[in-house]
Amino acid sequence: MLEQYRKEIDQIDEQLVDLFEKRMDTAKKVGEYKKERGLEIFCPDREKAVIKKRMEQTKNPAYRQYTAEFFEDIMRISRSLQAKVLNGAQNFLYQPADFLNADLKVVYPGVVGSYSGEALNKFFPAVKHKLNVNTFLEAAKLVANGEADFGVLPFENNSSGAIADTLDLILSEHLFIAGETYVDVRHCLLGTSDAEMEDIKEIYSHNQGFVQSGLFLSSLKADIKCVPMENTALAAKYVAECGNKKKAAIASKLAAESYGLKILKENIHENSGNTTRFVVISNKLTCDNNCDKISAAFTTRHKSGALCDVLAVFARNGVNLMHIESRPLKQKDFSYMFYIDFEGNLADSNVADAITQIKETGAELILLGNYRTENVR
Ligand SMILES: O=C(O)C(=O)C[C@]1(C(=O)O)C=C[C@@H](O)C=C1
Repeated sequence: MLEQYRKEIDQIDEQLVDLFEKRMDTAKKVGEYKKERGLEIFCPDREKAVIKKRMEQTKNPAYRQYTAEFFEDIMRISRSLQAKVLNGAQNFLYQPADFLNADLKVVYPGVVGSYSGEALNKFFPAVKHKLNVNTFLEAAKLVANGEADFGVLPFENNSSGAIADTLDLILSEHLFIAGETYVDVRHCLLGTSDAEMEDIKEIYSHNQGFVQSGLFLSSLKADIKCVPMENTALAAKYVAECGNKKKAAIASKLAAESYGLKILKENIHENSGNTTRFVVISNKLTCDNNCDKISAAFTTRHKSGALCDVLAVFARNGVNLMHIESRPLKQKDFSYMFYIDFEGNLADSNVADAITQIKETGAELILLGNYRTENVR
């Protein structure tokens, strides 16, 4: 009996494929027509009308919803073919990033001994012009207005997660990610040369230093005050300048050496492999053949399944999604945008298709960069 049913299904499928091919040929022609006239591929009103008509045609009411799903899928496939037609003419002519030029000006937040400074030295070992500023915002502004060619900012940490300020600045200053590098973050408690652990009443650091050293801090006496500063090395510098043995900083060994501070306790971070990913920011979208990681941000339409539609595009096109993060949209209460990292190069056809198809779902996508992955370890 099963054999018989399968024979029947095979015969129906044979007819379906003939009709499917015919439909695809026509959809391709529509794609060419739209390309010539610069028309949008996605036509939601037409799709709604197609689905409505075909649901009405469906005799068995129990199948109507399936008819709708069937045509949703068919038209998604049809849009994908049309996107290929369009992308054939599209050239991703991004400039390669020039990291080797010794005359580059690169900015980092903090002072000598900051982890951002370490990241800069790792990514740009030969660069002569290093600018340092107090805040992430100042660094981002210098890159945005072209006074610095690149900037180096912390982006995420493997214990405390995303460093939201950097992502928000990349978006608000219309910057791009041109590279990444990872730095081992080994926090120490630093005091003046005459200080002992029991003298400490105030600890200065960047908020990340406190978060990443949470267990150590909770083991200390309750009356110790934690004072956030713009940067860990700035905190070390401040403690050295005050010369007060009651004050300590959470910062690196390099900061201790740079400001003549004593290491009161080494390795106070919770995660023994504490690592921060830094991004190299630029005011241009750059790309070359070696770039294999893409960062982007998107917002979806407010309807059920909208996020799922975007994520399905990655699966359908065989694009590996490596990271997703949501951030509140400042201009709209309790609305979110999603930050993503995925594998690929902007010149890859599956990546180009995925980008087009994401836009077709109604999502707004901003490309934030295509760069070379650095292996963490
Ligand atoms: O009618 C169109 O404009 C088409 O491009 C064809 C088609 C379809 O496959 O039926 C594909 C994409 C559009 O979103 C709507 C319909």
